[in-house]
Amino acid sequence: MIEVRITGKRFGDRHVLGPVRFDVAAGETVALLGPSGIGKSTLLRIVAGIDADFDGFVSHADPLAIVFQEPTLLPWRSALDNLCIPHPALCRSAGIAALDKVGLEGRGDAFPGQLSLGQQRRLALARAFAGNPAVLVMDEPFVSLDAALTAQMLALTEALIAEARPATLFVTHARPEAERLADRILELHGTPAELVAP
Ligand SMILES: Nc1ncnc2c1ncn2[C@@H]1O[C@H](COP(=O)(O)OP(=O)(O)OP(=O)(O)O)[C@@H](O)[C@H]1O
Repeated sequence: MIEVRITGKRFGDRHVLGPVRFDVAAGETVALLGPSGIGKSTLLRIVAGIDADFDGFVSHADPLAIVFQEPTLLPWRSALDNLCIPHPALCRSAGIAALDKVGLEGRGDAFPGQLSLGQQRRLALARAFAGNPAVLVMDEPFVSLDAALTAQMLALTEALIAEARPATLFVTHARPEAERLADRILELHGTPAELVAP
């Protein structure tokens, strides 16, 4: 699970976030909505442990996996290496099975530059789920995909979440995506951005 108790987050003199208090239960999927620039990515970075410069505390179960807006793959390593480097215990046969599961059958030797953006995103999803995460954090994982690809990615993510059941927190601009994937929708509002969920 995820427990968020942020009293304040500042960039220099600017108070950007806080108070922000909510929990995500084991197996629950929570979508985080809010206008552009309000602090959604900042909040996600704090939850993921990338930004430790804030007041309050955050705790979560381990392991935690992150899916960023961009696939963030190593361009000089193969698709299978991109899976195996963070998960050495898993590879290679389980790695190949993980690629099959996201529709990348037979593409283990391809480099990221030889994959379409949709395939790169699927590889990033496979990498996130390969470690069987207890917590999954996703920052606009479907942004800048066309409608058909977004629908495919949503269905795939939904299936992977249903199988692994991590505590999932994901940011999106799109309310329909939030309604499709999430058990609960939370919204940041105000300046500094606030969110206090029961
Ligand atoms: N490293 C930083 N230094 C200074 N200010 C920052 C930094 N990162 C973010 N900010 C500011 O903090 C605020 C929140 O930014 P953040 O990226 O978290 O918003 P967001 O809700 O994710 O936006 P979007 O939906 O457009 O991605 C913005 O005003 C942004 O300019």
